[in-house]
Amino acid sequence: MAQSELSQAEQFAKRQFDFVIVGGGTAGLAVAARLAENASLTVGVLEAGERADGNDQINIPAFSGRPLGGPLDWHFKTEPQGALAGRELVWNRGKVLGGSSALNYMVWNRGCKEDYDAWEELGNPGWGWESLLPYFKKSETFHPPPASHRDKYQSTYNSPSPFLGDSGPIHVSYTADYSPTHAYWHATLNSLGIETNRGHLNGSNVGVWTNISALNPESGGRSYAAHYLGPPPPANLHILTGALAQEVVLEQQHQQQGGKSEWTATGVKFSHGGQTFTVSAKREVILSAGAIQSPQLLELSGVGRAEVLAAAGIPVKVDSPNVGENLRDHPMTPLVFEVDPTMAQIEDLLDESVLAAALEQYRRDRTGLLTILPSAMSYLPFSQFTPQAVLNDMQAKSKELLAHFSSDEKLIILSRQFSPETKLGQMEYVFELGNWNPTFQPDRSDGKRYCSMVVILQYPFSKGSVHIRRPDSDGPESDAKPTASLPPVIDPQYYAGPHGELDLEAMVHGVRFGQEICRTKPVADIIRGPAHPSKPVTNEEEVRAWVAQNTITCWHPIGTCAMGGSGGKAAGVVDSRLRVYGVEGLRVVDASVMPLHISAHPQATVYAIAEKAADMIREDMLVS
Ligand SMILES: Cc1cc2nc3c(=O)[nH]c(=O)nc-3n(C[C@H](O)[C@H](O)[C@H](O)COP(=O)(O)OP(=O)(O)OC[C@H]3O[C@@H](n4cnc5c(N)ncnc54)[C@H](O)[C@@H]3O)c2cc1C
Repeated sequence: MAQSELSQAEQFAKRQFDFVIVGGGTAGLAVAARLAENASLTVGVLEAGERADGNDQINIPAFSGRPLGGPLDWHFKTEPQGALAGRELVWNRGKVLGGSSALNYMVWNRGCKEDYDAWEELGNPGWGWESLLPYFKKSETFHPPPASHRDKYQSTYNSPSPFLGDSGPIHVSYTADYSPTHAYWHATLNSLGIETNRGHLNGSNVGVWTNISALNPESGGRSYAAHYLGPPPPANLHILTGALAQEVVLEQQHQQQGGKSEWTATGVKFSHGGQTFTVSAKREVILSAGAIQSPQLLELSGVGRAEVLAAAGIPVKVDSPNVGENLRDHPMTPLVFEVDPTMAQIEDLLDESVLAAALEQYRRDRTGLLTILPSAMSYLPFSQFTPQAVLNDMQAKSKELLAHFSSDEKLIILSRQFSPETKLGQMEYVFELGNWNPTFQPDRSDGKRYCSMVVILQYPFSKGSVHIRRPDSDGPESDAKPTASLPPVIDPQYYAGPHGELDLEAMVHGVRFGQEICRTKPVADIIRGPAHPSKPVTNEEEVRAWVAQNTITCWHPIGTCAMGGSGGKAAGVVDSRLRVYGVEGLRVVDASVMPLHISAHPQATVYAIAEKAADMIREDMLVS
């Protein structure tokens, strides 16, 4: 390692920061930048990945997806999923300054009002829709589209809106161009009785709408968490990249006072260039390592379920039974169809001459193929596509579950979704050109082209876990301890058990409706026929089997350090001010604190969580 890098890590470790934040990702950089607005505070961020400023693979919208599997990706894998025909799924996460906000598909949306109100109902005051709305707005600057765009693409937000922000660090806008298929989307769903929602960010996403992206229309590039850092970068905010946090340093208080916890977080041990350092935090350590690695770091620090820690050989400091539990994700099933091959699509960029022309157009005026992102979206209640008798049956099954788990408050909330009056975005549909299904590997030489109808379940009952594992290469007698470099055991339990059975059933009906959309004009006019599955599957058993073979992740894990609400430590990992139960001076701020899933792609919500967390931390400083 270069001497200058070593001294950079040494210098970082020698500082006494007020706050040390682990993870310079979506939430981590947002909370760091907001805290650093107070010039009298010093903030240090440890990020395992590197800076990626000026990287076209991140910045150019249509290149979204390209960095997956590369050096900017943690590239986790789940355990084999029994109900997914034993498959292990790849779970991509950003390992780069900006975290997963640098690697995602830039969709910018919010859940329904009821999603956030449910968090509050669980006993987390201040987390309902009305309280969060100012924070959604604070994170964003919305750029209205030109009038020509509105007419062409049904981009319905056009002027300053009381629901949208106008001065936040993340720039959001409609993309300059969309896939030609977009022109068919609203009309097709309208003809199925689904209305265009002209305000899908206002607290209900139900209906069909044109997507907004985390995109700066002036630069034409991705807007992501790194843009919280200026310019100019705050002088009191120090970032060390290439630094892997290994554990939070916890000191035992020998004299407990006034109900205070026995343990206090005083710093973070991290590795950088093969050496280990410790950096100290005068006020707080904040874990923002995401839904996989924030619970991993708590467990490595001795905060977690006692059996898990014992099995991994980690001494228990705080027995906190929910660390790493409550893992929830959006299962996603992409149907693939053969499509009119004359339609321009991102796959055309594989041709060198098309790519060169597209790059020239993009650099000239920020338009063309390279601006294309998923845009044709719809969120629907089950009642839109599921027969009432089936819904009644699913409701009865959820009541049986409730009888077994009567004290599970989250289950009570989830079970409400089968009532006939529910108008939530329970199933998401995204229609886009290209093959979005990794299990379908067509021969590319036959000139056929594809489009995908992606079906995504929003309020899963399935829940799994993520936990550290003891390195097993040295055998059971080994005293080797897990480290942050060892990927944790990720077991989302998709469709498993009685909870999962309800998800599978919902997905089966969702997939059938996806097929119906593709049989409906005008979309039907551009579809040549089914590609994957290769023939329409309608019989319930066939659809089930196909869904099990083809469901993948939508990359939306949450919940593994959830807010406990009125249930406290027995129900979660952090309180409603995001303080870790049982430890002073330690918070978690990222997607892992969400107790239940939302019907949205999560990044806008994660920024709102970070904005609110920064306010709460500042408030708590005043009283401490
Ligand atoms: C491929 C993909 C596509 C997606 N598409 C969308 C989309 O279109 N729209 C949307 O809204 N959401 C999307 N998401 C989800 C969204 O990006 C995430 O929910 C959100 O970014 C999570 O934010 P976070 O702060 O919790 O974690 P992250 O942003 O992942 O940040 C965690 C950070 O911590 C760092 N870190 C982890 N462990 C350590 C350690 N031990 N030491 C130091 N640093 C560490 C990581 O490197 C990372 O930078 C997508 C996600 C992926 C992966």
